[in-house]
Amino acid sequence: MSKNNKNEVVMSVKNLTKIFKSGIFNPEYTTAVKDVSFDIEKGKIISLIGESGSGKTTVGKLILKLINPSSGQIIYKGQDIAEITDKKDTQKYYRRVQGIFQDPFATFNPLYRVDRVFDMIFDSYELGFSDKDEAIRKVLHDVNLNPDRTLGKFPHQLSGGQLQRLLIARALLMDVDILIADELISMLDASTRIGVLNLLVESCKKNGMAVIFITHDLNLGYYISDQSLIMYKGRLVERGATKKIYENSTHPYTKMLFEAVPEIGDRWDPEEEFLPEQVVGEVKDFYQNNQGRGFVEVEKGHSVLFSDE
Ligand SMILES: Nc1ncnc2c1ncn2[C@@H]1O[C@H](COP(=O)(O)OP(=O)(O)OP(=O)(O)O)[C@@H](O)[C@H]1O
Repeated sequence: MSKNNKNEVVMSVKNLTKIFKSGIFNPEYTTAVKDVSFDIEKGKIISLIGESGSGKTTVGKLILKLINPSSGQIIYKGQDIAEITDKKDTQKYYRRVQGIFQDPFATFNPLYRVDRVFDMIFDSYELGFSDKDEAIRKVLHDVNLNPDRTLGKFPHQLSGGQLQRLLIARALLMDVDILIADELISMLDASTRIGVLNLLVESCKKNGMAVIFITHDLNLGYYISDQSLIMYKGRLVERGATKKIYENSTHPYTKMLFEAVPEIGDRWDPEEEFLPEQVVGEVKDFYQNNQGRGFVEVEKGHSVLFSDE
């Protein structure tokens, strides 16, 4: 039977806010994420889309418990993950919720061969494979890596894309519930890219893994995801089924994102160059004209932030 039960929520993010404080004597506060809510469903891919600094990575880090929220909750299997504090329970959480970040080199210890990634998970968890080596070789094949040319290598002997695929292999082997993929394929060349994306989609459908795909590339978001979350200045401004958002974008920031995507054959015209200040003004007017409306469902499965008070 397929593990991909329809609309089964595996995690709920509720009113999540993160305010960073930097400096001691003259502290500065940055609201990186403000009042963000969404559900993660089993076997679905959610794209988290927004410009640099909009808060996407911070959401990923909060889900991965790398930082603590200022307020709000992340509910996984009925429990607020803030309550997971002891080492054993934290390890159990990371058995099922994992992240792959933009720079895979940072994840690997340069002094150890990459095999150690697999040794560590087999040492730490009961994965239920009778033949460990066979399981590793199979999963490496699945991510298009030649086991004989990969295992035994040090991280610097592999490319960024190969290391990212190793991390995907690890997630597949562990049968994770949620994978946070932050700018996952930015290090891959065009020909590998599509393969990795397809692999992610397949794994979601086959194994019921949910993926949060963090990107600032609208086209990638459209290609890969079932749901899209559009972030602007720490706020979730549009949320819903990807197709609906793409066909009926409503928030001025989302509309701008679509206009900013160059089409094949377009020539650069400095007169039409996108001015961020213009969007800031448009968003301000939009909120002012819609005061008091807040976050509204405009059609089934598609919601928009009309005012940010
Ligand atoms: N540890 C930190 N201390 C202070 N401010 C931070 C910290 N981490 C992030 N920020 C700030 O929070 C905001 C959101 O950052 P975040 O990294 O989540 O954005 P992003 O959308 O992922 O951007 P990018 O696409 O460039 O990775 C930014 O203004 C950033 O400067």
